[in-house]
Amino acid sequence: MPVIPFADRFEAIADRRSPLTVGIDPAPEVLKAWDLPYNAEGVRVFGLEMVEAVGDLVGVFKPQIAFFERFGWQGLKSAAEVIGHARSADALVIADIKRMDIGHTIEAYAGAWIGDDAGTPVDAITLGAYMGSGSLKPVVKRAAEHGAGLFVVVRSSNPDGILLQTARQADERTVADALADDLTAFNQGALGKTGNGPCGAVVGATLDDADEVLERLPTSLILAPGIGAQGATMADLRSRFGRAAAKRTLPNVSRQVAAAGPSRKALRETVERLAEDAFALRG
Ligand SMILES: O=C(O)c1cc(=O)[nH]c(=O)n1[C@@H]1O[C@H](COP(=O)(O)O)[C@@H](O)[C@H]1O
Repeated sequence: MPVIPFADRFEAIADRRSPLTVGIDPAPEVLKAWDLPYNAEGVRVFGLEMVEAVGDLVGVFKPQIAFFERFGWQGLKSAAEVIGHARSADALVIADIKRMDIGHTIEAYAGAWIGDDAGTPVDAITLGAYMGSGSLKPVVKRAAEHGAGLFVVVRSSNPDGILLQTARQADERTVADALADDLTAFNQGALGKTGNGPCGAVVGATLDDADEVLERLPTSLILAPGIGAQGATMADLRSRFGRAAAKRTLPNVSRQVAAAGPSRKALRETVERLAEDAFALRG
């Protein structure tokens, strides 16, 4: 079977459904509100219910693996089941793992999630770059070979990230700008039909100075968390990111969606509304 790059698969599902990325974040307070136990079974039921309720409306799910890993191997087994269920609903899955490390170690992380022989195959993963963008090369290679997507944190949605990410290097570029340039260079050899490559970036929807870094990411999909619980709105994305970047953006909403549950009807209404707003970003 030919490998279809993540960016092309995203384009197709975003057109058919919406670019909205629904986070599956079974945090303790969320499970409590859903009257579910805070254990591996609770996170399993929460994830499966989310997919059952809105799986046909959503183009992308982003399970936050931390909330599953919290319960050891049983939690990870639950994550694998939820991921399988989401993929069988024809949605793409981004495993939010935010890993980073050197050569053969990051290669093992990549092997855990990317490719048909992966421990838990998904469509994309999130990464950190504090060990240098060069340390990500083995994952970039594996992602390109298997048509997977990568979302590297470039400008995070939390205020704590600003000092580090906007620090200036000796060449006057900010750390975030330099990382963005590297991701664009990594994408060069592997652009899909859409013109986008495997290296996407995380840029928070909460930022009002994101435009400069986005200009340096012309071939990247942008994962934008921060909508809802962190204060940003879908409309902010259009004004803050600009038209060109907004078209390539996956707006992520986690707690705001979960807060509508466990009623399937309320979940669907919330997701339908958000999906419509997210779809408008493509216009
Ligand atoms: O990589 C991420 O998804 C991420 C990056 C970032 O800068 N900020 C951020 O909030 N996230 C994740 O996005 C989700 C946001 O959740 P809500 O604030 O509930 O919508 C969580 O799973 C976070 O871990």
